[in-house]
Amino acid sequence: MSSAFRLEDYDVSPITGFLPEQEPARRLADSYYTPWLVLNEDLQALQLTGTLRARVEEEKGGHLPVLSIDRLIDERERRWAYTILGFLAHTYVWCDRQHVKTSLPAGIAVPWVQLAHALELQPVVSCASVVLWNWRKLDPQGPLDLTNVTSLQTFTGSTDETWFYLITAAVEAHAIPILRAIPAMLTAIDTQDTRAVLAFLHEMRGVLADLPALLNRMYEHCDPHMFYTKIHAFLTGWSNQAATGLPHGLLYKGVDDVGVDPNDHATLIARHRTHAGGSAAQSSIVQVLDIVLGIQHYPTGQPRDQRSIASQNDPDLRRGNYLVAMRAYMPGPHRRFLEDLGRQCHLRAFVQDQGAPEILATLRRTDTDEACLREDMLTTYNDCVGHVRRFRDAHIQMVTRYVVSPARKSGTATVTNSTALPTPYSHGERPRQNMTAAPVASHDPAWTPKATPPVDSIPSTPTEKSAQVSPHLPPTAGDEFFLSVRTRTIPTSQTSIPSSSASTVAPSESEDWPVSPPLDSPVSRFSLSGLRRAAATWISAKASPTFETDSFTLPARNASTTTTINAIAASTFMGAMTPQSENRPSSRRASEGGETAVSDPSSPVNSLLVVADQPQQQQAVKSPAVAVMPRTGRQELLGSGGTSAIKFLKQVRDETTEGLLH
Ligand code: HEM
Repeated sequence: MSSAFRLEDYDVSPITGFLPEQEPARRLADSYYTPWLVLNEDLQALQLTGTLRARVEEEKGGHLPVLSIDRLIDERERRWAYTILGFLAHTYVWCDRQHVKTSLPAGIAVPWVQLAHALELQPVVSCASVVLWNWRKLDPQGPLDLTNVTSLQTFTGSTDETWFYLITAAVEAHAIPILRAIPAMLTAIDTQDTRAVLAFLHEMRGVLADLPALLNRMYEHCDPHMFYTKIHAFLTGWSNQAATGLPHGLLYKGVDDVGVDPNDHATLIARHRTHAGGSAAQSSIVQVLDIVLGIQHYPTGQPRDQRSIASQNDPDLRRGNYLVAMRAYMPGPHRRFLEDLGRQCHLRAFVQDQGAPEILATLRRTDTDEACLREDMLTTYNDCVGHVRRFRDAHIQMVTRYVVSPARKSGTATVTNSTALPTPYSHGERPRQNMTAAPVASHDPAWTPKATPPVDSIPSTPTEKSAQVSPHLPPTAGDEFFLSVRTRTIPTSQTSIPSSSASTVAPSESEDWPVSPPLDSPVSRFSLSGLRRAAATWISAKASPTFETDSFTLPARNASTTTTINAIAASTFMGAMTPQSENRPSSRRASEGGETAVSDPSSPVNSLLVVADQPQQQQAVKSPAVAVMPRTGRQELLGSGGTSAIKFLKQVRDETTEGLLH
């Protein structure tokens, strides 16, 4: 029986849903925590003055002590501490994009990891920290809606960022009547109470009908340019961030380096964490809608037949579901809510059974009222699915406007859907989603959307089509490339050496490219040296690349630059990886700048992924596996100028449409 399903068991309130019933804490009672609060208070000022890092880094004369979390008095305080440490951490890492920090000081890392553990979250900024636990009412006696709330903290201090968080919170809050009605709906299904299920669906339809308009209120106060250039940069996590300077992720000092010899780079690199950053994809409510309606989502980027096979049989094929992966970034109780609801909710099956054509045909002859009721249930169910689809359509348009279009304007859009970059939308396990319905409480007027202009009438919204950029624009002088190298092992049978130095085969999106092995391992050092040496030769004497640990920038010089780089990567790769080839000795020595490295034929690493920043062009090259990729601001969000996000979102939208019952 599902009747035992209780919202309060999952820290879900019938009044405020996934938002806490009590306003989030704004201070921490014990003055012991003053060092955190002071930094939090001055977060934007410290950014502007460029002094934030100096304030927390001992080596720069600052000091942020490692504080114990034991003096936080309750869950509210723990949440607030987690939130402000998140703002502090992401500001610390990203405030200077030219010199991104690759590790977090212990004063931030240690308590943040402990708090994340206690709250069953990841130590990274999440929707919970910036939305659920980051608001206050302006008038304490007033309503909890967009007329009376603001955010407690932002990275930028802008109204745009506040609005971004508040609209996300408003979407959460708007669907509270659905949450409230779920337990009774589950009971109604158990007891085969068709009328109660229908009442639930009517209520749900009423709520969902307003959702796209509410989402579109984003346009009122959140400027796309501001979002693209400033806000998302801080929300970025450390997964898939080779191009932004974190090829291995982030090292949490005082946590992950404890007991490791500081010179043991291999171990230290292996200890780096890779967490996705904050995204409204971590909002639980939209997943609730999918679960309630029984909308199935599949691993991203696989052919349709593969995906449906994946849904039934092979657990390995089920990997790659980004939406499920995002649950790890939701508070533990909310995650469990989704999981348990997925197990207990059979709404779709109920509607389907009750509305089966043969049953309806019989009922139309024997019991017209019952037939009408069931037809109404079927129609209302489909209306609900249709509204979720409309919400996703509006959201895709929004992502086009806030990500794809600014990326294109700023010249960072690179295109083709055949991106070789493994998208972030390919993690985790596919959820088991079934369904269920119920008597419904009256619709909460709080958070109700105001009338907004239709999104089509908003000027300068690009169509998705127009946002596509030609994949073959030549680079121009002054373009910069940023290369980083990742390696992996692929079966020897697939590593045919190309005859030309630059073939163009995109590795499939689902391919997994783990972070590089340590830079001081023979193969990668050889490869990097080879890249450097070859770059100097190939790009000509005028180029003066500046080399960093595992990346370097090259001024683009002519239209063949990308091909040249592919060739460099390919030849270096071949030089390093094919010691048996006819021109090469079995163990090849390369010398550069006094440094000698030896390729290791026994190394399991046999492939390179080269990530390149190049504004207008993306090419993927396998040689056997060398890919030239674009650099973007935020890989999770902006992979290929947002086009991989759009591709993912369209798949999710189309899967929603597949939920319609016929
Ligand atoms: C400026 C506004 C927004 C932008 C640019 C944006 C961007 C994105 C992007 C790029 C993704 C792909 C996944 C990822 O990168 O994490 C995504 C997913 C998602 N976003 Fe947004 N988003 C915006 C507003 C919102 C709002 C207000 C909500 C409301 C809850 C929302 C809910 C979702 C959901 C649920 C997903 C997962 C995909 C799905 O279920 O359809 N987004 N968003």
